[in-house]
Amino acid sequence: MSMLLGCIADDFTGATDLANNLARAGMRVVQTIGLPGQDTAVDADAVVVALKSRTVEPDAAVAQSLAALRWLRARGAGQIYFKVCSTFDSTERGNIGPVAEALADALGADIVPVCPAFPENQRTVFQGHLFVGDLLLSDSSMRHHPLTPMTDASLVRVLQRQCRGRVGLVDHAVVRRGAEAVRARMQALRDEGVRFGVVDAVANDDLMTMGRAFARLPLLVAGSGVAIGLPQNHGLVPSTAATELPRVPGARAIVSGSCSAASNAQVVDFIQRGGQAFAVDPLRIAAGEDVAGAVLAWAEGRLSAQPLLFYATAEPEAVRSVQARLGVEAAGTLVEGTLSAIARGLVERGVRQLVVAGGETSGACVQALQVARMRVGPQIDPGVPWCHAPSPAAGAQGLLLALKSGNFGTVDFFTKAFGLLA
Ligand SMILES: Nc1ncnc2c1ncn2[C@@H]1O[C@H](COP(=O)(O)OP(=O)(O)OP(=O)(O)O)[C@@H](O)[C@H]1O
Ligand SMILES: O=C(O)[C@@H](O)C(=O)CO
Repeated sequence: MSMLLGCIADDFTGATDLANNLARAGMRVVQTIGLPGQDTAVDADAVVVALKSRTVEPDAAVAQSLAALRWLRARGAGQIYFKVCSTFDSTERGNIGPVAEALADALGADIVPVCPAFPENQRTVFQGHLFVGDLLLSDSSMRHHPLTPMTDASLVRVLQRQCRGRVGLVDHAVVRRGAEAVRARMQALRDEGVRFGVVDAVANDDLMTMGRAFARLPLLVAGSGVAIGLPQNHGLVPSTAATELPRVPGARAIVSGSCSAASNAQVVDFIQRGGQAFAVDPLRIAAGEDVAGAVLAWAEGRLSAQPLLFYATAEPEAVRSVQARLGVEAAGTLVEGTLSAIARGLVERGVRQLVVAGGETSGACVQALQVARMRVGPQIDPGVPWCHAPSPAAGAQGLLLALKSGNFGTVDFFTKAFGLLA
């Protein structure tokens, strides 16, 4: 059977978020970490290729995404889904616009819907403006993001700054009238010479409408929300069949490099509940200290079923001060390098159930663990499932991994996640 949907995700937590929504809506999903080898065969309704392209140079993001597109099309992918962040994380230069435009060119797509809405996680789009809960994106904690601060809530404006093609709007009044009205509006935009249509969505019903409306379009640019409306086009229905994972006994740990508001609160909650934690200081890494070595020495003898937390997570002011001293990119790279060395060292010392918080951080950790593919299991919170992954560091049984997007999860996430495996 050929692949119904080929997905390209711009970060690793985003990829598991999408795989989770597709699996729950009834698709058999495989998630690959990076581009799989040319001879890799897959038997799935959807394949999600997880890239780490959100914050690299636009040219590199385009090249990686086009390579993923070629791989997916060579395996018969009927429709392409470019998964972006539900908070539209990007800079003035991209990478959402340049990648979307390159994919549209390659696919000959003349009108492309764009919708990051994920109402289950309080991300909604109205009149083309993105809301996080009851706040405009630009008033939310996303304005302080260390790598992609989001200071404009108008997605039409944000995307237009990143694209050559014109960007228009399919507003909620149209979406409410149903799939036929959405199709007609997209057609009208196309006739006006618009290439990208930002589509409003405030509830799951709107996403189901979009799913029907976009059944025949070659390319969608979306958060994970739109995915819930696509399996219905193939006669698939919601299912929990895909969520059984093998039991993998072993020690437990959490590695958090996310500085998002939710992760900050989750770190505080974990420590307040009496969890043991080690704070990683970026300035000590920059001074050349072997911070990963010190952390792993501390962990030795403490690893058990009681999870240990290792975090660089810090409040916006502390992050800004580190970035002012080290530079934004250098700070990110240093911290990611150390946290990923810690993750690998932990697994080599017996950790088999690992939560990683933060998209970039997850990308770095999963690469250090040489994970090539993951199987999606039960959902912990919307957008965050447990997954099973083979890794040379983990031996024959592999390990259980939960990759948490920065702002996802309830405040007790780090405790709750392991409760689900008990
Ligand atoms: N204390 C710190 N000071 C400066 N930079 C930090 C600090 N802690 C973490 N970082 C860096 O901040 C970035 C956080 O990005 P990451 O994608 O991991 O989290 P996030 O943005 O909250 O998650 P998501 O992308 O899933 O929303 C990483 O590059 C990380 O290395
Ligand atoms: O869409 C989201 O918010 C997440 O899947 C994500 O991409 C965060 O990095």
